[in-house]
Amino acid sequence: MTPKRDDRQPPGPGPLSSLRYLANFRTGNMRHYEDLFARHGDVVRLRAPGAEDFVMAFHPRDIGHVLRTNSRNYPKGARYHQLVPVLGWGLVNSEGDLWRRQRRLVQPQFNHASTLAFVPLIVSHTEALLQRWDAERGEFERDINDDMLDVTFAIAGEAFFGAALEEHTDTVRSAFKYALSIALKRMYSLVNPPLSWPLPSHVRFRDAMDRVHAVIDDIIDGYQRGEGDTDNVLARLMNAVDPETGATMDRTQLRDEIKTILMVGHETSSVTATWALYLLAQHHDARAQLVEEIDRVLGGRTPTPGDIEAMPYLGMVFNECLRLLPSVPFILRSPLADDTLGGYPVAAGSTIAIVPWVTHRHPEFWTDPERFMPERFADPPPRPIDKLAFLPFGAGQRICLGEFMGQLEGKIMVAMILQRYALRLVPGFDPRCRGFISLQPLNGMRMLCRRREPVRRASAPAPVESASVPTGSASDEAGPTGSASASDEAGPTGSASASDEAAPTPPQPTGCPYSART
Ligand code: HEM
Repeated sequence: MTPKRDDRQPPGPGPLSSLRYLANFRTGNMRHYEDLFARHGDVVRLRAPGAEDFVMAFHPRDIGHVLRTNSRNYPKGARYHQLVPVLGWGLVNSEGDLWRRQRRLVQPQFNHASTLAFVPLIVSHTEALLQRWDAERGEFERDINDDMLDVTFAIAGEAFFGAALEEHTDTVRSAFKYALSIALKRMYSLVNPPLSWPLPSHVRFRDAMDRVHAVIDDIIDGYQRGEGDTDNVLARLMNAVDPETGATMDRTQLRDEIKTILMVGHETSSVTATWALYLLAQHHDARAQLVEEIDRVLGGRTPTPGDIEAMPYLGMVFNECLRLLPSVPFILRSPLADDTLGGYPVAAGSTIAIVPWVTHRHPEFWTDPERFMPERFADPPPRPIDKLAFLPFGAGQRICLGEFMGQLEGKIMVAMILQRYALRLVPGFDPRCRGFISLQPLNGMRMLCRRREPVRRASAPAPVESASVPTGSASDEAGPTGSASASDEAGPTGSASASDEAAPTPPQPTGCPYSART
């Protein structure tokens, strides 16, 4: 007798092959996930002896079940808990009542109005980078990934701590980098020795976190003594009162939240801008169209909040970059109780992996999915976009808190860079795109930069009142306050054909070079 579908386990490779896949995941090569989808379909199970089931859900229907309709059954689970020794029980790791209370307290700092107040900061730190570039001569090489990380860390540092973090930037960045590298290894390992064991790497890990905590505690102590400029997120969080309970945050919680937003906030925005510049360096028509829009809207001046909405093609390009190279390539959950996904049983305690990289290429939802085609996100789109087929910021209650900030930062950085510079990849350079917590260019992003002719035409800033940066992603909901960000990208692509390209133009690739190469 043919078994009913829900009597069967989800399809997937046998135990030995599963082990091989699980081991390969540690390399971050996204090709393995594409391969599993191609071989086994929308729900795939890896079962390795001694490990919990690892089930991948690629179809928007099942993603909606996990992140929205049955989200109470799907907390983040043990793999994310490897991040707790670094980030503590901040928003990324907390669950239940603690998460709800914290989201209520932190979310107002990142609503549209609060985020728009960061625009001058974003502009001034990007300008500082460009002035460093301006000191170079002719065409010069940069690691754009390093540059973007510098800028987004400086923005986050100043937005969240005011001037207080500046002198500790190197200490905090290097300590965080080391601690996260250890947490990441543990996240992908099948067996982990307790961090309390005195292994050399564990001792270094604890030293690193002690250094981060000492800096944050010092800054908080200073604020409590009434010292320093308090027009920043940390100072506001110190005084934030939960409207439902009247509670404020204790020191540990405050430290955990600020570590969390500092860490996730700067890294994701930075890789988003890096990959956008990478894709634009290879898709010359799109870049020319974007440069034309930037020159037309900004002329030679720096962007204001209203300008971002006045550049619809920039929004479309960003969405297409996030579709092909999603900065957060995985979303993990773990069911509390047995459930079914796509008609197959999934066991309590398994790991469920949502993989935007694969869903963003699902042929049922995307035409010619490997092609870089910003026009997919035109308004109206040539083909309706299923909200959960595009989820660079997640979906459901745990949707990204900083979606608007990440978009705004990335768009302003990219617009200011392209306004002044033409970029191309160092010939033959392969950044090695790898997916861990974020999508990393493992070799950095070596690019050649050349100053463009300045655009002299002045243009009036677009009105601030109209500013919003809708994304067109699954972001039609947010946290417990219900203050969701907006939904759809706007505007026609405009007719454009800009001129001023750098260096000789190689033929335009027809698709994302990544799935072919990883
Ligand atoms: C383009 C940049 C960004 C991308 C692509 C991105 C992506 C994401 C994704 C996919 C999630 C959901 C993870 C999950 O459900 O497990 C998330 C959560 C989160 N993001 Fe972002 N993010 C970006 C920028 C930012 C920024 C700038 C901040 C902070 C200012 C931020 C703070 C957070 C926080 C706190 C969470 C956890 C929310 C919760 O669980 O309540 N993100 N982000």
